[in-house]
Amino acid sequence: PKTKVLHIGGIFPINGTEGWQGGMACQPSAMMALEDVNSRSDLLPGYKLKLHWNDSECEPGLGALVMYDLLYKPPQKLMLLAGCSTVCTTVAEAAKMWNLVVLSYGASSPALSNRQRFPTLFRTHPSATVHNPTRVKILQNFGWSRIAILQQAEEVFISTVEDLETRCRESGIEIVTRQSFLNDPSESVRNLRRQDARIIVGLFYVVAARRVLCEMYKQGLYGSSYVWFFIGWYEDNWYEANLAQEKIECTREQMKEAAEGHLTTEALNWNQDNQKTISGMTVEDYRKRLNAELLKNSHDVTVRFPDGYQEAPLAYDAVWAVALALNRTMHRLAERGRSLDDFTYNDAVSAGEIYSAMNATQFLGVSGTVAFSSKGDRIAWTLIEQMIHGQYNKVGYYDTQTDNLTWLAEARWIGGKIPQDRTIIIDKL
Ligand SMILES: CC1(C)CO[C@@H](CC(=O)O)CN1
Repeated sequence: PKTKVLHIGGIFPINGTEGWQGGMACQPSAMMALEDVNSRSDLLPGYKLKLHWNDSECEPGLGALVMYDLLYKPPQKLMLLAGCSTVCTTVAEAAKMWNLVVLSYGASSPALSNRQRFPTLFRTHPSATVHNPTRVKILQNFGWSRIAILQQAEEVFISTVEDLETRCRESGIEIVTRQSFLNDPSESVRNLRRQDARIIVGLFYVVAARRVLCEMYKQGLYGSSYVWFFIGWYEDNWYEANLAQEKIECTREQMKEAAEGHLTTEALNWNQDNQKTISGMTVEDYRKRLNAELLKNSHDVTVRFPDGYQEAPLAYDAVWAVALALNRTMHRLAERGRSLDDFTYNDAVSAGEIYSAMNATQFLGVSGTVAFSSKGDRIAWTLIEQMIHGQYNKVGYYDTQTDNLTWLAEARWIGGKIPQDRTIIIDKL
């Protein structure tokens, strides 16, 4: 029987107004995983896993307070789960003082891929740079070697663009211009026109994306001669939502026309095939359970998804990663005549065992295969879609590890011709 308890801390963004309040779906998802691992007699024999958590509202200051509260109040915690990038940056930087592994289910910032600053951080949420090898692969596939970049001036996009520039340089792809805007993209879009940009990679949050789309329409930077890459994790009808509230001067039809044919890349957070995962559930079994769970918290997903719905599998799998790592550590420590019961915040030996157990993680979860790079980044597949008549069509999957691009459908181009990456000057014969 599981009479003893292992304690972990959890920080979830739930009731804030700024940023990603993904804890709304991720906290219930994590609790489901806790229930599942605690019902397994082959996992953590003799121990129950208990999660002590609180709300960070995606605010780093509040997140730090929650962390100190979790760490200074007994019982001793063995690990921390964290969400937003801003909170995770604070928590992961401090956690090393307590030899604590931090596992983030919701942080996408490329800046977190840094073992000097965050020596004990692992993420089941992929870094935003996971899109870049996919973008390069698509560019090479269509023979585009001259591109432009349009980005919002936000840290996550700045560091993602730096990674994209490096990969483009390595692949012989010229970046003819890189435009950055804070809120109003009109001047940047004008500069794209001046540089005759045709293949444009866009990096911005969804509200800025609507402003860009309307500006593209107004300045005619769309249609058969242009290809836009947008981020794929906006909600499906993002291009026609909130136009009045956000004072977008284009109609739904104009937005839809400007959006026609654009490509998107996104990390796959939900396992794609219907295999049984480590919990015994298929991803569809998991979706049904999650939806029922959220309904209890008065989130009716048939009306709208709560924040974090897309990332909920990442939180579920994060708890499994913790349980599997602690399970492996228990057996390793027993060989050394030690036990997790003796873990204290200055017990570097056990911390080292927990770290190496987490580093060796590899299992099929509801979010797909869970494994980490040497920097603790989630290794993930990406999905490529194309907007056709206002709907996203799945076009392909890309696996960076094997450099394997699987096409599901042909990309479709207005007029049936693949757009060129530059104006072709036909010399007079
Ligand atoms: C795909 C997205 C929305 C990117 O931001 C993450 C939140 C963060 O990085 O702070 C959550 N998932």
